[in-house]
Amino acid sequence: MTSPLRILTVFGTRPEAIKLFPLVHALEADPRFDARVCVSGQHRGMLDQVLAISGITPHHDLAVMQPDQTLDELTARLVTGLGRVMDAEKPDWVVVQGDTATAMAGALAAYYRKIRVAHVEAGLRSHNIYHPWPEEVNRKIIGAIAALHCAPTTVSRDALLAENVPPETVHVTGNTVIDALHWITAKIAADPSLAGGLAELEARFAGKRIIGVTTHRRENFGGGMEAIAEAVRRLAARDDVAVIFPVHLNPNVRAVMDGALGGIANVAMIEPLDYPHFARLLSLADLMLTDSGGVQEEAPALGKPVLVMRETTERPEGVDAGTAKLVGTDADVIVAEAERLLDDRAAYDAMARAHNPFGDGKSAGRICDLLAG
Ligand SMILES: CC(=O)N[C@@H]1[C@@H](OP(=O)(O)OP(=O)(O)OC[C@H]2O[C@@H](n3ccc(=O)[nH]c3=O)[C@H](O)[C@@H]2O)O[C@H](CO)[C@@H](O)[C@@H]1O
Repeated sequence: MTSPLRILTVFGTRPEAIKLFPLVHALEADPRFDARVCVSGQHRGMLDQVLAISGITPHHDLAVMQPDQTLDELTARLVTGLGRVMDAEKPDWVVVQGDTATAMAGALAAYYRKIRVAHVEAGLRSHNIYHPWPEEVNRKIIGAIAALHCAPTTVSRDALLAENVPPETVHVTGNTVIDALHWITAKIAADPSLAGGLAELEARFAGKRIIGVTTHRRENFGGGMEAIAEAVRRLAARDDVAVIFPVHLNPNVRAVMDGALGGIANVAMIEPLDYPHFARLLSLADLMLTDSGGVQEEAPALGKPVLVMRETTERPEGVDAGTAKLVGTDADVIVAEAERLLDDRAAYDAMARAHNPFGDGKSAGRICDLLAG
């Protein structure tokens, strides 16, 4: 028997951890592989929560974050740290996800050692290198290096083919975020206490239409955040509406929201939720207002309309399928679009019923087969 392929999965932030734990589970369960995991610790607390719930104990933890470190320092620390891990592990493949500094540095360190790179969630493009910055260039660098591109949809596959990526290396696998959502939903069904922390809010807001809000994107800092706060304040003035808003830890988000929304009875500003509680919020919400990438993919899988508070999205599939709508960061537009969904049943049903283009929950298995060749 040939020895199992050694796969080193590298990640460092909450979104990467959510989107990679289903693949790590699948690799661990598959005798074709020897699954190894390295985390960079780019998002410390939020990363560790996902590791705990998904039962993953990394073999390596670089703890790269330092106070006030520049992007240069972070990148240098990541490339050297991840390179050292690769020298020790000697993997057959390095797996990275998405577009973070960790993913880009992991791909680069692997390339320097001529180790094959598999890119999960490949081919997302906004076609603007400063929106989102620096993620758009991170993904392009990874795209130039990877030997296997796992594109979530045909749109992302086509973006890679348009960049002359060799077609035989590009495969449509679906997005592993749907695998993750199915897994956590089943886990909560087996043990509801995992997501029991919202019970008090559920009771307080019984009978109201719940709007879930998240916002954290850098390009919305400043005026965008103020407009989002204003829109939430106006929507919450309705008697039939309650807002549940896990507020990102970034002070650019927190200071604005505390000032504008503090003390409003039907706005619950709460701490960031762990993943089971966030899945619970998605299932409670009538609609989501967000600038998050992952939420644009998850909410449609549960039939929840999403209003995307950004000017552009690298996930046009949801907009094309009718499950998401780009509303930008103009308070009048956000309020008008949210009220249309609240007041026009047909408009709501059209978005809530739309088909979810991001996957069927079986992406991790497909990626394992591709890695095994
Ligand atoms: C440009 C762009 O689109 N970049 C994306 C962005 O990722 P994102 O926008 O998806 O990140 P978040 O909004 O943090 O959501 C992540 C998941 O976290 C869960 N969640 C959320 C709130 C909460 O209170 N508790 C939770 O558990 C929820 O399931 C959600 O899907 O940045 C990443 C690099 O940081 C990129 O790699 C990624 O491409």
